[in-house]
Amino acid sequence: MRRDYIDTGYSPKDTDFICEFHIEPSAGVNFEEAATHMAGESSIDSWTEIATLSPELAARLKPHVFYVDEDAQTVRVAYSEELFELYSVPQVLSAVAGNILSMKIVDNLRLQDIAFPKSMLREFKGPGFGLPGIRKLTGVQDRPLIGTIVKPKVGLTSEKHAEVAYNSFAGGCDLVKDDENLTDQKFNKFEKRAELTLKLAEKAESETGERKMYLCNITAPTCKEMIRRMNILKDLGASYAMIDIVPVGWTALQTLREEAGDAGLALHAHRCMHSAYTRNPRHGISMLVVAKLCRLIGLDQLHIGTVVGKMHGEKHEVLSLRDECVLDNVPADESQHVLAQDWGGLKPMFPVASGGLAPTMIPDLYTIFGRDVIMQFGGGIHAHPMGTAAGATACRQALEASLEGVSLQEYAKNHRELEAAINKWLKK
Ligand SMILES: O=C(COP(=O)(O)O)[C@H](O)[C@H](O)COP(=O)(O)O
Ligand SMILES: [Mg+2]
Repeated sequence: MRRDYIDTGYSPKDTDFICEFHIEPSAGVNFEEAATHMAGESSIDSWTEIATLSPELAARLKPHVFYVDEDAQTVRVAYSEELFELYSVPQVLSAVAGNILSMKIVDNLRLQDIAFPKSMLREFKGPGFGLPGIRKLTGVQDRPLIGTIVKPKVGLTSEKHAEVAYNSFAGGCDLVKDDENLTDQKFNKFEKRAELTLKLAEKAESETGERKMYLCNITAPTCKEMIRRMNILKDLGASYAMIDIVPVGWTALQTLREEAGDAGLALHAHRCMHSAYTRNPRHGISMLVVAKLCRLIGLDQLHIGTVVGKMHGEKHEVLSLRDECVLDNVPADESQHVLAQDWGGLKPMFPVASGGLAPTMIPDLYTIFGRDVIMQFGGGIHAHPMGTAAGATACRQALEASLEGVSLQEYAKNHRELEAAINKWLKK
């Protein structure tokens, strides 16, 4: 192992990849020693002095640990872009989130953030639609979008599924999506479900005069099969496809983005399984890195958390994710382990707040996220005392109240769906 990776005098070049890591050396190991092994193993080196690594090669490719803060257990490393296959997210992760997470020399190691150089941004298309394109697609320019997840998660027939979706649309939902674990099970086959649900979405469009989007889950065992399902949706006139981004993997995501571009479909990113490596704040990969890779590859909308709902995610973390989705230039924020990122013109993604939400939470959500958010309600719509359509209507009513700055209680005086929601979810 070379001993010259710690280099606090180094100032990163525009072409460098910058990574921030949280490092906890194992017992008896010096902080810089651990950082040195991490730098070497994530780039060119091995555990011992390798004769095959010439000084010239090392000088050209060696990483620079240019920031070391032992108290904060934080280092920043600049990697030469030459180390990477610029259009390959799996290759990049194999280096900066690969073996290093398994080394004995550390008790914990977490990739907190990656700042992509322009050379890498140029390789990627980013979101095809992104936030502005989704607004154009849905015709909704000045308010949050309201969505639902068909519940129960699985088990309905395709006919029943389409009916629940229709009631959601008729009641006021802009988007209806499949749940993450619904794909092509015997009781609800993909193709039949897509056909029936898209037909009823169209019916709801003609009845309401609003655009209605069905987000059908194309997650499948192979890329080939996912592409086949994507093309079925395209042929059926769908505008969206939904993907379980972590279970399918980064190679599949890059493949699907290329295909979606040709198919003209917007891509909804469900992040189930992300907590397997994002939840532990001391070890793994941050959700921020996952979000950035999604924008780079070109997902159009991504679940980021709610702050007020059922899923893990503190306000500061959720807002950092929101900023990474929507800002063109993300400023550095040391307190949140966020590196500065100029997105070089890649479109913003639409952030999705979902998980344990009820219509009565909309004022809080609007305060936290403002207008550029998709608010999704599963139980919050399908558990409404007056049924699914009323649940969706209660969400629209709560949103109208929030946009007009009127309290829910005041607005509910002549909106009975909202009143029923308040009775159920506020008056315990
Ligand atoms: O089905 C739901 C929510 O259903 P419900 O509204 O009934 O809770 C989603 O899978 C979660 O939002 C995922 O979590 P996250 O958005 O944090 O990834
Ligand atoms: Mg779900």
